[in-house]
Amino acid sequence: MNANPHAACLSGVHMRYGNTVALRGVDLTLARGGVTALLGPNGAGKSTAVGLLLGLQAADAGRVEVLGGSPRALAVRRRVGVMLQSAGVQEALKVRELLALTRSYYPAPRSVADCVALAGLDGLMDRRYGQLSGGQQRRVQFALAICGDPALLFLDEPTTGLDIEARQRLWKAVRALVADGCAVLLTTHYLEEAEALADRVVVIDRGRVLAEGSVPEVRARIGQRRIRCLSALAEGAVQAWPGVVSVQRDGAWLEILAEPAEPVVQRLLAEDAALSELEVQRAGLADAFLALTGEEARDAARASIDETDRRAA
Ligand SMILES: Nc1ncnc2c1ncn2[C@@H]1O[C@H](COP(=O)(O)OP(=O)(O)OP(=O)(O)O)[C@@H](O)[C@H]1O
Repeated sequence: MNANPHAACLSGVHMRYGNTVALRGVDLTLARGGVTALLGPNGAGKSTAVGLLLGLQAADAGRVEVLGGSPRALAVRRRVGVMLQSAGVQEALKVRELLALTRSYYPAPRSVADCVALAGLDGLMDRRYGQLSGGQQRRVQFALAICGDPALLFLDEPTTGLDIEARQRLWKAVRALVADGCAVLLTTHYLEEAEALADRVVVIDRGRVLAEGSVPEVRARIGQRRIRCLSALAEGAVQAWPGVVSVQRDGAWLEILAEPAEPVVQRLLAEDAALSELEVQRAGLADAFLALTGEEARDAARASIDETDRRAA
């Protein structure tokens, strides 16, 4: 067992494609036995960061270390599992054959029975991959990613196309792997998935880390609260109140995002005597993500990036 507490890290990594700067001094650490969710809008640099950790490309500057070595070393690659969006699986092969083939690449693969149980492949082993549904193919891809018993697992949007039961099952399997010491890097646009699985969340945008910490820590980065109540007040009127970030009507329900929440709650109660079922919650990870990567954060980041670029020129 490697004494290094980290499964992988990027330190001060810069990466550009021609004139496009994809990463601007990114630090990212993946802990053993933990799930790190890498979140960011389109073009933020997530795939680039994953590509560097997989050794698919080399950084222009900075350090990339995976399982104590280079991501390109064979001994390291044999301990890494990957489930990407574009799977490139041979469609004509049966699931049983795909699993046998992929297991053969690894020195100490997980047992077939464990792979079947963790990925939920019961009844699929003798089917050809190309004839499976999208959700079934996703489960096979998960099995292929974990069959080498990886110490580090990359999951890119793992539950896209899965029904609720299959999604819960995959989450349970990921938790079991993590409890066993596996490190997981999850990239997802489902904030609910990051909330359910991740110990740590790293939000990147325009090649920079904007926020990182546990899910509660990242949520706490914004003071917004979600207010929900049964009220007939007009959304347009509420939208104009100080502190109101957004208002949505869902039938008889009014849903308000506010910061600070207290004056908005007082005004709601003052203006609608019939108001009922009032709930106030801390904003979710999705709200925090939108606030962090929203226009204001974007403008601030852009200004600081322009300044850095000016100094570098
Ligand atoms: N091969 C490439 N050639 C040129 N530019 C690239 C290349 N790959 C990525 N980029 C650019 O680098 C930046 C970061 O892209 P990246 O694919 O890492 O983002 P991402 O966060 O994974 O986005 P998405 O959520 O859309 O997949 C973007 O501006 C993108 O256009």
